[in-house]
Amino acid sequence: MQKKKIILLVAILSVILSTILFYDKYFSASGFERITNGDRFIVWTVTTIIIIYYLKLDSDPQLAPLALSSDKEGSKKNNNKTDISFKNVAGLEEIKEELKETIDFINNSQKYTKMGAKIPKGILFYGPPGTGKTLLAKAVAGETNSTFLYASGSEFVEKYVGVGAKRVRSLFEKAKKDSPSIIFIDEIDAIGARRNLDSNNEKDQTLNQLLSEMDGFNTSETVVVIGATNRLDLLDEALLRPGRFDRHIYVGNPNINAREKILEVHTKNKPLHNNVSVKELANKTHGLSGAQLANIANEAAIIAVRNKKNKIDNKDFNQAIERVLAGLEIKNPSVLLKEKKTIAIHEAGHALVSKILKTDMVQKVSIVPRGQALGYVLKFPEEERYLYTQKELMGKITGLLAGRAAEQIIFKDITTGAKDDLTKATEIAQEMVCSYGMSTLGNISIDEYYIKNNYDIIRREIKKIMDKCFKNALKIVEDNKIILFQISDLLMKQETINNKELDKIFEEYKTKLDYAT
Ligand SMILES: Nc1ncnc2c1ncn2[C@@H]1O[C@H](COP(=O)(O)OP(=O)(O)OP(=O)(O)O)[C@@H](O)[C@H]1O
Ligand SMILES: [Zn+2]
Repeated sequence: MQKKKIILLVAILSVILSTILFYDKYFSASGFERITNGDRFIVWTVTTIIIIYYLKLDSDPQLAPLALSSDKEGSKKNNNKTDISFKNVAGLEEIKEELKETIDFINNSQKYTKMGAKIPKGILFYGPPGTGKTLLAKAVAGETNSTFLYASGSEFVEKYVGVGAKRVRSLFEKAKKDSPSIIFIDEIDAIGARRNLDSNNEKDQTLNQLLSEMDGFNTSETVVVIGATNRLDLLDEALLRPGRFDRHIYVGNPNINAREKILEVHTKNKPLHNNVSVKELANKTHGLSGAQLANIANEAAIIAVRNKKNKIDNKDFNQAIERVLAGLEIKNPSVLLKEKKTIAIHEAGHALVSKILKTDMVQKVSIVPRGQALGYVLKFPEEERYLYTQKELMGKITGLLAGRAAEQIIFKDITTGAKDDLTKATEIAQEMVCSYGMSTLGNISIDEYYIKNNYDIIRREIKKIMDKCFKNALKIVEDNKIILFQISDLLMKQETINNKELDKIFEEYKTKLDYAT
């Protein structure tokens, strides 16, 4: 940066100097007789060369200052510092909470190194596009006043063929020099995909360089690498190992409260008509990402300008939402709303039964789409278990079938939403029959060959288990409809429910929770 400024200054001075000389020749009475055409020619030539060099410096990716080229948000101050903080990140409270520790590590690294603790080196954000992964990484840099270095995985392999590894090296050199630093590698799957998937020498070298850099730096330099990907499943195991990207944080689409906050952030500096309700807008934008919400706020402003209004009103927002939804080929919002209700009942069914049977510790229930799933019940990671009782396995299957059971009872119809549940439940039931000797076939283990040739017998056993569990799920849902509705109503309102809120619902309706499986 500094070098560029000096060159620019010299070029400007040269231009001024040659202009003065030009005027002197013609207008000065005494005249600078010694100044000839030759002198002027030299000054002009030098100026031109300097300007060309300066322009080249700016456009040549290898010479351009590292990590500045593709910075999305133009709000860095100087020297790769960013003024984005957690204030700019709306919603995502749990993630911010989780990142506080890392921030403390960076801000008070001595406290940790004194104790012999190593600062975590790598954090991986994964999740759908536009959910604020880049924004979060910048905010971590802003909160710690760290240098923020942006790199994108795809640019290592596309734009810089032959220099990927070299660029990784210089990226880390710069990070160490300007420590504390955050290196943000967007689309890390472009270099970090499993190595046997598609062998590409350039990519492998870049990845190897990244791995050895991450292993290399010691405790005196505070460098944290944050990677982002939409596809965690594609990444090479080596990248995820302890000491590398060992912290994985899911950044999903926002729920209704988060959407409201994001919309607030993006309409803060816009003149809104008083018929605009941000809460209402959040309600209409189920399933959209933060980036799409930001886009809606911007579109609405553009539409208002086009219609020569001096405030953005509700109509402008509705048009903007329609435009963004149409662009995404999402069905119209009223269909979305009907599906939302079905999904809420389905997920409430899972949560209700899992909790009553105490099969899994429910951490969170959500109807915000995640990957292929339209909703999900998140369970606390179980401590490592080697033994399951028959009753527990039956309970797991019952919990899996409870989504469908709830649909059946409330809507008297079933949907395709249970596809994954059925697959998982059937898998467990088959294991019970064939591996664990937990069916009427008795205490035997059945091999693949037998299964293939006698699948009818096996299927009958699987069906017996599934039917028994489904019947039980139906009964539990039927008996506890009030709680089911409590859960689904809260899901419709908040889109996500945590375990505390779930406990509260159960406590209010202290029912006898004793069912035989
Ligand atoms: N939680 C949020 N709060 C405020 N703005 C947000 C939030 N999430 C997304 N945005 C807006 O969306 C834009 C894009 O987000 P960002 O680039 O961080 O997404 P990303 O997850 O990195 O996406 P990608 O996977 O496509 O790189 C941000 O610059 C911001 O304007
Ligand atoms: Zn389900």
